[in-house]
Amino acid sequence: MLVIRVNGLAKSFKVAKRSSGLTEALKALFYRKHTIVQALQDISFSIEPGEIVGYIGPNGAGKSTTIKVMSGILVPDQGTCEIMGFTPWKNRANYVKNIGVVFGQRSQLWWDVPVIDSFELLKDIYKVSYHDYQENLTMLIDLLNLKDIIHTPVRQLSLGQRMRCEIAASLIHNPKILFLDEPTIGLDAVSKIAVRKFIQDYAKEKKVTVVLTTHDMSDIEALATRIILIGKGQLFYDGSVTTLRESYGSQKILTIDYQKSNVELDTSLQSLILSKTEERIILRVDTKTANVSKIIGQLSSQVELIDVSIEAEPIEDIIIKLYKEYQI
Ligand SMILES: Nc1ncnc2c1ncn2[C@@H]1O[C@H](COP(=O)(O)OP(=O)(O)OP(=O)(O)O)[C@@H](O)[C@H]1O
Repeated sequence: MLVIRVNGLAKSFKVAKRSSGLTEALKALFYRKHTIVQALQDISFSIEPGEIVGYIGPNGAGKSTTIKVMSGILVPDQGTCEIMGFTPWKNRANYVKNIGVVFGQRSQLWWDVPVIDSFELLKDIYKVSYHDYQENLTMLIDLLNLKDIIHTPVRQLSLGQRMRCEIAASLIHNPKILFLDEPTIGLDAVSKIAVRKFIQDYAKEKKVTVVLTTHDMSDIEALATRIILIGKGQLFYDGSVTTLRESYGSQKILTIDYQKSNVELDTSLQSLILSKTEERIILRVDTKTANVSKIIGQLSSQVELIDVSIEAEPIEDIIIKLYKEYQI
């Protein structure tokens, strides 16, 4: 069963072209030139219930435009989009009861009123029963640690506090699908981890389907099981994180601690070195061309090993490879 089916989606924007200088500005009063920006061209994918999909791509790739189409805010020029049996931009009032949306760059809360008032308004807008609202609110306050801030006006909150409230607001009506557009943008490390943990636990507990756009690959690493990569409005990669790692992540980061030594490493290892001190060496090893255990053996014959750790290649590096491969 599929909850989201997107097929052949295309969306362009007409943008007024403005040249600099007074004469050009005067001319523009009578004759305005336009250019067409093709934000999406022929995007297709489908998503199963409970999946957490990282929808990624460089700046201007078309991620937010896709989320806006899927939320029913934008109408595409071409293509179809079916989400839980709805076409998002038709019958919007009924459709939005099924989705929660967070735009990290924009607030959906009323700026001058205490957070709890915004929650109550959303409860009325989505026609949530008093009982369901109370139950859900208690859980969200607890999980997102909102107790001390819900009576504060939104404009007085820090970005991290506001983001936790934004996420709670998007879930007041218990939606089955959650669209998160850069939910951790601008947050400090501790807040990012708190937000990620919440999303992970909540999605699992409530079996919510999540589409997440982010430039922070740690978000992807922590949350996504599948990646859809777009660039210049086109889809380039769609697959599980495991498959992506198997296909592109052959490199391992090998960290070796040893008794203080000024040893010169074999020349065969020199090119693998990322950093080296008298007590630690970090190597990047491509498992397609080199053997990790052989390297450890080689080193152990030269120095006295204390500790060895092998880490998978960071997802960020794999994504950079994809960006390069597809030239996006
Ligand atoms: N309302 C709009 N009017 C004109 N052009 C737009 C509009 N919205 C988006 N675009 C253009 O469409 C393209 C895709 O934009 P979009 O915001 O979807 O990208 P994105 O992948 O979310 O980028 P970012 O990572 O920078 O947020 C860009 O070239 C952008 O300038």
